[in-house]
Amino acid sequence: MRERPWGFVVNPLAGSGRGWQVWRALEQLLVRADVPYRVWVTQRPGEAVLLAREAVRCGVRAVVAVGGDGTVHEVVNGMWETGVPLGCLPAGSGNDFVRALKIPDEPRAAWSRLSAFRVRPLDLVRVNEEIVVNAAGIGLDGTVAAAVNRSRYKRWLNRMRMGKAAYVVGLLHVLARFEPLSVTLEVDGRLLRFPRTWLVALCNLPFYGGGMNICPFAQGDDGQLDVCVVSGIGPGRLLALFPHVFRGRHVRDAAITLLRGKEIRIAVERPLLGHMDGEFTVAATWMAQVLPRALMVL
Ligand SMILES: Nc1ncnc2c1ncn2[C@@H]1O[C@H](COP(=O)(O)OP(=O)(O)OP(=O)(O)O)[C@@H](O)[C@H]1O
Repeated sequence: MRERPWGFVVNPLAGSGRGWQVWRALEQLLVRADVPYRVWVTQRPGEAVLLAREAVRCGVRAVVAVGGDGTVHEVVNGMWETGVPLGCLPAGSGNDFVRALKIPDEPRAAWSRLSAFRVRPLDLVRVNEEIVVNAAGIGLDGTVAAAVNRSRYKRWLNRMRMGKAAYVVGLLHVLARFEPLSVTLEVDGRLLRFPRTWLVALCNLPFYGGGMNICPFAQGDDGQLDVCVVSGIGPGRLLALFPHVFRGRHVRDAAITLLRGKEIRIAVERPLLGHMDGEFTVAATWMAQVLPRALMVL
């Protein structure tokens, strides 16, 4: 009997067209190796949620997201409750999810890793009504995510294979306009107040924004959510601190508070831009709850 097919959900526009290139390269590999597969290609934003659901209905052995973190986010929201494993072939600008899982960037190497079919459990996080697989953030980082997603420079940088730099450009672009604000956090029932807060990052895995190691100690299977609050400094010190985030060295600074918990509630004084796996959204209250080992990943 022929084995169950692999299911691929492809965002052709991820990484400004890299999604399609990666898929074409992979498809040749699959055909040559006689690997059974089915493919669903997105035609609009948000569609990967439905296509992932459809793939599971068709009985695939795993759903592989071909795209960036936004595609992974949508695919997971479509299939996390089904018990079918998730795979990912990186083709986006940031690719922070695969960075944390140490999946190689090169499609052939990534496929060779996925096709070994070793699965491990990963925690997920419910943030308001959505499922987050990598990280969410509110404040400056949400505003940056929104600016980058709308920008032209993201496309240019992607074309030059410098997609990761888009978030750095985005930060410089947004910093001058962003007003820090008071934030109230409740971490497993413990109430904390932070004046003059730039951002609150909620991390299941350590990286976001194209390689920023914002919560270096986050582990995706520890049943806990790592939180990084940046507060109490001016824009100059924030800029000086920024280069250190790529190596996770920002955590030594007094402006950084690291917290950890299973249930986190954030209230802010005005509705604020935030992001969930790099896709932006607006809210004044954020409820985050860890769903321990809710997803199997390849
Ligand atoms: N066919 C499509 N046309 C337009 N937008 C799409 C289409 N398919 C998916 N999208 C949207 O593209 C957005 C970006 O996708 P994705 O995050 O995978 O790539 P990226 O932004 O290049 O990578 P990263 O998030 O890793 O920086 C998502 O918001 C998704 O909803």
